[in-house]
Amino acid sequence: MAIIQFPKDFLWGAATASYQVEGAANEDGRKPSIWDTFSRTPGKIKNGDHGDVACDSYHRYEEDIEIMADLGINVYRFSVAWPRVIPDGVGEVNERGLDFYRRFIDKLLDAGIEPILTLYHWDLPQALHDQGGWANRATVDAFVKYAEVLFKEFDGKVKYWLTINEPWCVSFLSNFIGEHAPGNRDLNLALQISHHLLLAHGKTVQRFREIGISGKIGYAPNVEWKEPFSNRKEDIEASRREVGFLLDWFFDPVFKGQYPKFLVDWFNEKGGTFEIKEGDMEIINERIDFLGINFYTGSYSRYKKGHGFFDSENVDIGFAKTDINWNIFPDGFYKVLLEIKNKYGDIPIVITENGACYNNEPEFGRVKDTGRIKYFQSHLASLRRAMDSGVNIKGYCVWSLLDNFEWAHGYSMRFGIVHVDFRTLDRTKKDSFYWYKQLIRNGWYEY
Ligand SMILES: N=NNCCOCCOc1ccc(-c2cn(C[C@@H]3NC[C@@H](O)[C@H]3O)nn2)cc1
Repeated sequence: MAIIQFPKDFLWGAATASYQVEGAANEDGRKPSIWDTFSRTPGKIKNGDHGDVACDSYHRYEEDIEIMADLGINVYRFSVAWPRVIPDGVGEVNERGLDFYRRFIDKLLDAGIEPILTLYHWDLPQALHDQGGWANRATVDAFVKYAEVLFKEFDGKVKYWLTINEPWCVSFLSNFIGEHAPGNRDLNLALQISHHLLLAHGKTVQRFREIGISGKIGYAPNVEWKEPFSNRKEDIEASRREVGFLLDWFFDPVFKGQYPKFLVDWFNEKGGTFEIKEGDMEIINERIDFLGINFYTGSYSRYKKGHGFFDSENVDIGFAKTDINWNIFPDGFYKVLLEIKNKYGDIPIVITENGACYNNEPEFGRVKDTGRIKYFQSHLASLRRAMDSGVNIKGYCVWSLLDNFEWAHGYSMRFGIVHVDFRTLDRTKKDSFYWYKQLIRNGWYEY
């Protein structure tokens, strides 16, 4: 057994997102988002689930913050619902919506917990989508104006800001693969949206600096690791394309001011094009203060001509899997973090999401989610290994504090360290909650 130890000033947190936990979908002036619409589209969400009630965190936030205080976290990552603050996407601010976040943030600070505020975690106001959504370049400026409302409201209270959560999911998963809202399957649309998201990110960071907001700002891309199945050139290149789809495409513009040529060429060969206006790349290349990283899984990958979008296929070498059927690949966590350091330098990193789906139910008031504890043990050991290899990791947020609405899976897939009974909304701290609480208190664990 080894002792895995973390620095005394390490940021220990948990994460959620507005549409996944808040509920109160039609209360206090909130208007529909694209996820309200998508959830109501037959066949899109498991069991026809939706976020009308979710975990009811809109009303139960004080109880949730008590749970956080008991856990002992020093940061809490959440997102603000744009359709609660500016219900039409542009124009009038909804004071009742803003007031919820005032109360919420003050309660967090009273509990000694620093907010990590995500400006966009997928709940685009439907009214903006009706005008073209992220495919419409005007949405970029609408986002900057929305962000400015929150910057000015919470300057001095919020120290950590994230612009866009998982731009790959917002662009390609939602508009090319089609699994998430709004469910399009159009390569050119997805490419243009990926560019507008990055532009919105860059413009928002510039505005943050122009108006002199205190604190630090970044974004939170999701990454996966794809290990080449062999050292054949074609397998290495196929794996690189798969990794680059999530990594290089969303990191090169921010850190290098250009899109990765090998992927631009690949998209072009498939007929994929999008418009970049003069000055866009300089805006996107605006320096960020820290980088959020969301990691869950990966696989081995090899070349297979004509297969999939990248002439590649995943090879199942027998990984253990979580209940959502994702590979458990802690070495992949280490490898992708080293790749980020080697390609993009010494940017301070906060793991803004890492966790596992296990659907254990309470038995006599206890949830024995041993699989989730093992997942945390293996992935935090990889994180420590990456830190020992020079990766500048400043903190870690588990996904998620609560079981919640897991998008296309609805409530059928549970990622929380706290169980939620979605009939009664009762919360039950799982064994993994107590394991994490002990880790935070000690700063180390045995593995
Ligand atoms: N990679 N290529 N895939 C090609 C085939 O795609 C099929 C489906 O793909 C994906 C990829 C990634 C995800 C995903 C989900 N979460 C969990 C949420 N993160 C933000 C927070 O809200 C959590 O709920 N993170 N990532 C889902 C589906």
